[in-house]
Amino acid sequence: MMQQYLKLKAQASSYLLFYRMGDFYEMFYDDAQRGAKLLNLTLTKRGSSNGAPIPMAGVPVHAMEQYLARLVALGESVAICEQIGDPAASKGPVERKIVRIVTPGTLTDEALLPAKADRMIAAVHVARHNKALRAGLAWMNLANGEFKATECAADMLDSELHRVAPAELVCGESQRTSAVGDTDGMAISTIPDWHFELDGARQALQQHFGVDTLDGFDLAGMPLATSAAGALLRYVSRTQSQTLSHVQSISADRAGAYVVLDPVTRKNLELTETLSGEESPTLLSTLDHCETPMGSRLLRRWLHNPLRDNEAVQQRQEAIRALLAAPGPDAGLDAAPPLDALRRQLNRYPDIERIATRVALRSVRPRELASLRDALGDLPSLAKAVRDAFAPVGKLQQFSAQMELTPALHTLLQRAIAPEPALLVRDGGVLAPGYDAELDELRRLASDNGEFLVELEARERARTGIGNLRVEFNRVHGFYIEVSRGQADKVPDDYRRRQTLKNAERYITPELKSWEDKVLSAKDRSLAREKGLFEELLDQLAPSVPALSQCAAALAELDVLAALAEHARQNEWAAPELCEASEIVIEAGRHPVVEHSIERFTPNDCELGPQRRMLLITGPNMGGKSTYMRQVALIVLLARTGSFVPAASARIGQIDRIFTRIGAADDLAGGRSTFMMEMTEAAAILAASTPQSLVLMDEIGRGTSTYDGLALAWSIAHRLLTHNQALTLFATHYFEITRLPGEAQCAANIHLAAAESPSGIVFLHQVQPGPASRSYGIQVAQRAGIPPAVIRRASQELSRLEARGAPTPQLDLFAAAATRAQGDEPAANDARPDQEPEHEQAADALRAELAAIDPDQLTPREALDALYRLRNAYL
Ligand SMILES: Nc1ncnc2c1ncn2[C@@H]1O[C@H](COP(=O)(O)OP(=O)(O)OP(=O)(O)O)[C@@H](O)[C@H]1O
Repeated sequence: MMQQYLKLKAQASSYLLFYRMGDFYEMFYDDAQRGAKLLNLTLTKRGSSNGAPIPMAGVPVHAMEQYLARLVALGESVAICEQIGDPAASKGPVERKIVRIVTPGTLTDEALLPAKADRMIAAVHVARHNKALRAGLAWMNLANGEFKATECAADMLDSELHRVAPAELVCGESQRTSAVGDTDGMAISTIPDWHFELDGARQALQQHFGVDTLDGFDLAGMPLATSAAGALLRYVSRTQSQTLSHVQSISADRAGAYVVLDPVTRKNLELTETLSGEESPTLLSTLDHCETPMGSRLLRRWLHNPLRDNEAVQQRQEAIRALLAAPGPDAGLDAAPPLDALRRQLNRYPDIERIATRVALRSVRPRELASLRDALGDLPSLAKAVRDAFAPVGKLQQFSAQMELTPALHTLLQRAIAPEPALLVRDGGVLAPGYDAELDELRRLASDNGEFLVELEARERARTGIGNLRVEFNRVHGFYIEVSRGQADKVPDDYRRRQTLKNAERYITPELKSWEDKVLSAKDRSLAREKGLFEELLDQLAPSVPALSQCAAALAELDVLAALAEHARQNEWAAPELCEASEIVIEAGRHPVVEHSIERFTPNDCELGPQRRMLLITGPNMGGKSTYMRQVALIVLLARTGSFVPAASARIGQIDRIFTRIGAADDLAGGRSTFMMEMTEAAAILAASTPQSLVLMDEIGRGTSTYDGLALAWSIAHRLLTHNQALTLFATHYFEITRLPGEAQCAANIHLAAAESPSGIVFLHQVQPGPASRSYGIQVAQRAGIPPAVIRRASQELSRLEARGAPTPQLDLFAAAATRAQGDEPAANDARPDQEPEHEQAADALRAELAAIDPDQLTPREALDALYRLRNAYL
């Protein structure tokens, strides 16, 4: 047996091998030690090898799923080896085979998958292409058959990986550490590098899709994505015992289709996870009024993939608008709004997306088919309701078409599946009576014992004259006739003793024995027949998988749109106007999540555009700066998702990326301090933001000394304004930076208002024009519970500093910078506002000044003056 084990273990390589032995899956050697530790199992021994005992640990077969779930959550992969031979017929160990490999990214079992989140598997391949370092990324959602690929510059890989957020990432052995960046939260699997070789990858894809060329899949010009897709397909195919017939196509995700969100931004905006890693309250948890798990999963995908194309977004918006429309004139007075009726109907649908996949993988459970049968019965009325209620809206019409499945499918399931089938096929009772005559007959034979036994008992009592004779059954001895010991001498000759008890004897007769054989074999045969018929049913269902997947996609999208409509209705959200210019105009905007957690949320406006690119936000701590910045970003993101937004009105233009530099968290594991993290993120923003990007910068520079921090903050703001020209919200406590709008036209100051009252500071949370007049740090500290003695001392210290002269050291610094910009020689000991060489700094200032001049608006005299001024200042 151990030889067989070792052979299979060699096939399983580094995966834990679950080796089936009767009612247990056993692990041996190192696997046993690792498994016992991870699962908290008792480590035992079995036999010995080279004189040393062989460690063994096992899990019971019936509890296997829960152990698998724990292992997969720990990032482990497991090869499952089953007995496939007949134990009675085999001489040596029963024949065994690895039937399935469970890895974190290739789960399809209902018990192992989270209902409301996808589990993707991705493969990545980084290489030089046309002299540039590029990355090919392919990903698959095995639970619904979605298969996609994309290609991007290597430095965009991080963003792309976090957009897809795979549970498992497959890469070539040589790329494990070098090419692939931040893989936080993803299990990494390596495969030989040659699996990514282009010709082989292409061949694997062509073979799977049964085509001679991949031209139809839009992968042209994406060799690295093709390599990754081929390697991924081979990897996933190996883990399943079935062909992946539900993976029917691959599509290219072209860069530029989505608003790019880097990993930090996804985290900071708390789209689907709070900063502390909780599932709620997040944007998703707030919006998720979906009635089906398919809808919840799609909504999550939408929030992580905001669209750039206005038309696609408008189609979603149009559908939401239609769902929100009042009932039609002929609906009657007490008719429920169509949206309510629709959501009530959707609530009845099971997870058809995953059921369809499990039909394809032949792992579907009988009860899933029963729920599919019931859903298919309801579908025509849902399709009709959608068609009738929302007739003119293209998208909704398309859904109703996708929901129209052939009635034959429903009829088949109705005929085949019992009204309330058993959990497992092996228990029987899954197929409906009347589906198969032979099965009905075997079932009748197997269960029709009551009458015969009563009749036999009466007959034998009469024949023997034993009044308390009984005919009974138990699992060990089968059927028997029981007679009390005192009456045993009355039994006839054809009684054969089966068992002797203390007070009774048990017998069998030839008649009872032959009847028993018939019944028991009928039971076995009926179970075998049922299993065969179930397999045949799966064959018949297989061709319907694509139609079922399409129908599931329509239901999921309808569900998401209905959930977004419901949220918009409950919270008075408005449809944003979408435009091509890169601008953001929000009137009375709210934070979609925070508005639910406090009693009275103060709405605020925001205006950013080509003429107003940067808002410098000041105000006291706790004044609402971060909330305001995040709400602007979330409104933009929601608008680009197709949702309505929490505002009285909004106009949202083209945005290519959203960047955030918010909050400070040490990346101790990554060996980066708070300040280092802050600067790394700022560097990325300076390197990549464009005039179409939205940038949120919260208190940049606070992680170092005041001089350095202020100098950096100033310089970064300046650069963003004059060079990147991104739409920027820049919150700061450095008042000196509020002078920036005086120097550059496209910046403006706003502040969050606060007032002092006798009982302390009052936060108004209202955005007002201009810079804040003071910071109220001491008052906020007082509210936070700093001891009065400390507060008194701080107030004295503040008065002393203020009495020493109004300008703070930082103001001196910028006074110097400003003077120098006007042509004075800098004093030898002047601190410099940033680290750039002086000529670059002057060039930046010149650029800013030039940008502020609109030649079309100048008179000849003003133009001449401007020229003299610039000449004096910069020569
Ligand atoms: N518009 C608003 N209306 C009502 N309450 C608000 C509003 N904005 C923020 N708040 C409340 O004020 C609290 C503080 O907000 P926020 O964290 O945005 O302040 P902040 O100015 O960024 O503070 P700090 O500078 O200390 O980071 C929030 O937790 C929220 O409860």
